[in-house]
Amino acid sequence: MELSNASQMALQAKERTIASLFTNDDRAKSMSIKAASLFLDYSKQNINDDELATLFSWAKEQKLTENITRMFAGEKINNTENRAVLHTVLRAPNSVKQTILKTEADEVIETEKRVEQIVNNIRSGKSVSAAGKRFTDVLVIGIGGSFYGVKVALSALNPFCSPSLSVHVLANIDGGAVHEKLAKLSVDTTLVIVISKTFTTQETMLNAQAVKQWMRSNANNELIDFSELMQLQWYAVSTNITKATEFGLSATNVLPMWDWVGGRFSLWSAVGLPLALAIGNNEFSQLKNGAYEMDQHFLTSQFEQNMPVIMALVGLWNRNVLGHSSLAILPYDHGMRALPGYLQQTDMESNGKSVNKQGDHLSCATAPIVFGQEGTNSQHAFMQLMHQSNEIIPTDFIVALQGSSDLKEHHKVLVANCFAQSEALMKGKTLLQAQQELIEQNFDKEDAEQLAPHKVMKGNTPSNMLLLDKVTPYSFGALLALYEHKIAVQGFLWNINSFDQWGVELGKQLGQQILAVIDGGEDVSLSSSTTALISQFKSANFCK
Ligand SMILES: O=P(O)(O)OC[C@H]1O[C@H](O)[C@H](O)[C@@H](O)[C@@H]1O
Repeated sequence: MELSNASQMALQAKERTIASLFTNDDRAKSMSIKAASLFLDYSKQNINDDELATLFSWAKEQKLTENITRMFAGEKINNTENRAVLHTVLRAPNSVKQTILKTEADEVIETEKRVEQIVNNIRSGKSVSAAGKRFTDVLVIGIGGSFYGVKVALSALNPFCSPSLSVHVLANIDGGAVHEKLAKLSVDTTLVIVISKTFTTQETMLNAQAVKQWMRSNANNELIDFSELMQLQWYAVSTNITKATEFGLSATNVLPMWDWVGGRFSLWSAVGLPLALAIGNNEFSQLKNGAYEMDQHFLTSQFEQNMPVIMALVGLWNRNVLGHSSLAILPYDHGMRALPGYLQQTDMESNGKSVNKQGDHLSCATAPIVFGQEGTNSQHAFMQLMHQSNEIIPTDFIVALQGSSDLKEHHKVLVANCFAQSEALMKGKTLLQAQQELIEQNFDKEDAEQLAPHKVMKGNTPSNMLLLDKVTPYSFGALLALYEHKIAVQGFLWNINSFDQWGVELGKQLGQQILAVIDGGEDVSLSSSTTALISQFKSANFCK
């Protein structure tokens, strides 16, 4: 990021307090914005109007509008994989699909209809298992982008999920996870959906094999033909029909994916099938409608009134001008507890890069370290560091005005805590205030002076406050699209490719190499540390 006067602006910003920027009541009003049922207050950021204006004009100079337009139009902006980035088209009306995708639109529309039909058939009991029973459970197998979207939406939209069809997600390659899931399930009432764009991902394939084996061993083999069971009880979402059919899936049960939909942006495709099964077709459409409205807001609004652009620029300001390396995501919402994990992938896998699109080394920092947890749990854990360490950690607070349960008192306390934390992070507590407080609590002057430094809170921590009226499929769809676009804008401005993820490859490759050594091979290229660890593992497992 090359802002000509960045260091001077940083100096100025670091010398002031955020609270001092509130010179009149207008700040909260002018630094807040509504879009697609969401409300963003960014007035507690350490930025003033002039600095924001500088960022807006800088973004214009960097051809941000052109980049956004190119993405929506389907240009191959993922240059290292020569792919378009068109998850937005999946939530657009059919006429837009036809304009952008041309002949491919037919397959996309047809797939949407297939999803709806499967959802209707399963939820109505028209489609039953090989044992003739109604499905009570869906087991989803997938990882990374083929997991986080489904997981976060299932949890956030839990009040909308059918009580008679439970959806479970299996991602990690850990026998413990497999046993934990399968212990709750019965072969006769479980539908399986394997989600894997490539259908080669090691974790997903091994988990799918284990589940298939479990079904084979536990089905009533005298009465049930296993290939019929696969036909009735297994679906997949993948670009790789060949691999899926080799695995044993019927080709008609493999719903397509397209190379122009990145895994971490794929919830809007047939990858959303498990979610649609849980919440129903109408609610799944609402999720897409909310995202579409955010897309339209993003595409058509001036930068000064554009929620994703504002969030992106404020994020760049924090990261590159003020030098803050992290971003805390704090949803004050039990349903949204999976959001920090989801955004870790969306943000860090997209923008965790250090070369630009041309392959030249970048001199500036890119994606922040994203972490978080649901409030108020985070207040009783890492927020101590946010209040009193030397680290300044910009924060996104997310909360719904109306709670999803009937426990109104709980919601009042939850919201009060959320607002209180944003205020406390901004204002902090000075030494003088701490001393004063202690004296008011009847400490004598000397004790008050000794204790006071321990009670100082640095304050000046910038935060966004994102409000949803209520967590609904519509507002949650808008929220996910908001973050998708914020991250894309940051990638455009850093001139990086946010849509590839080569960084995961080396670990996968070495994983295969190490597996070969565990299985008896030799590899002199491994470090002595790793070689010794492998020996330890082998003696614990194979030398008893
Ligand atoms: O959908 P799959 O092909 O199984 O890939 C699953 C995941 O694999 C890797 O971890 C990639 O980094 C992710 O972006 C991808 O979503």
